[in-house]
Amino acid sequence: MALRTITAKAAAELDKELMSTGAFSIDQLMELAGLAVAQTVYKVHPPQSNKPRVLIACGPGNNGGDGLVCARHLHHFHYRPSIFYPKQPKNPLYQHLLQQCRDLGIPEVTDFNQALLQTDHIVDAIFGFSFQAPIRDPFPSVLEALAATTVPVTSVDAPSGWDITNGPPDEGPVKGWHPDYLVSLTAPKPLVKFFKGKRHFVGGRFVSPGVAERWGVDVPKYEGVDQVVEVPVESMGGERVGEGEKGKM
Ligand SMILES: NC(=O)C1=CN([C@@H]2O[C@H](COP(=O)(O)OP(=O)(O)OC[C@H]3O[C@@H](n4cnc5c(N)ncnc54)[C@H](O)[C@@H]3O)[C@@H](O)[C@H]2O)[C@H](O)CC1
Ligand SMILES: [K+]
Repeated sequence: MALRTITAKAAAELDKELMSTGAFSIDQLMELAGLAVAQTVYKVHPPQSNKPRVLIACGPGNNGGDGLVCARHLHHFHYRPSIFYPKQPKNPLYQHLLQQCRDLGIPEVTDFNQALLQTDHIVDAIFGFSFQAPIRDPFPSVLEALAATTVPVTSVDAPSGWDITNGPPDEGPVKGWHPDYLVSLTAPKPLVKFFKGKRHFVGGRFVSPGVAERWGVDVPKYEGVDQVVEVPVESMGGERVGEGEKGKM
């Protein structure tokens, strides 16, 4: 299934439309986004008799918020999540999500390098579609460690540190790095045409047919209760397929 991509600017505008005329709240969208990420982890790294440890690296924006929601769901899905959240904004939205995790006893870690040695899977919820290079402190060393680890990584919406349009940078901490798994939210961003990881999923089961048509995005065929649909990594084929007028923004 070839899916059309959406630029960072259009994705932000689409979000605004969902939260205005679409009548969604940010909490709702984030809940569904984070649930989609947790389901992706379940698909690529299912819990067995053990409870896999999952380190969730959260950034200061909504991508990090998706990570906090994901952590809570992973706890309920029989994982052992822990949270690395070095920049915690005072925004009540994130504070509430963090409190919900604390109430479940989900630990917070401060030494990222140490935490990488004690996990079975990593969720990269550091930066999403609003990332703009260059990477500012404290994230250069965090991304460098993330790119160097051999532990499997699932990236939320974008591999953190990648340019949303042009993909992997030619220099810096994430040079040459590809996460193993990627969950694109609402619609894949242009960077997916460079993604050479193992598996790619699309989530964000809140896009109405009208929104999809107006913005030139595809709603994938969700099955049953699934919040994500797997799409072949090669489906992007190195080209953008039929971007709608708004989707090109
Ligand atoms: N409809 C949807 O698809 C939804 C997606 N969601 C998720 O939201 C992010 C986009 O969130 P946003 O808050 O706009 O931005 P980010 O999280 O990507 O990052 C902003 C955050 O990061 C800081 N920052 C940016 N660049 C740098 C840098 N070079 N160095 C350091 N820090 C940087 C910036 O200052 C901000 O604090 C999307 O990708 C999805 O994951 C929503 O959850 C729901 C709907
Ligand atoms: K990310």
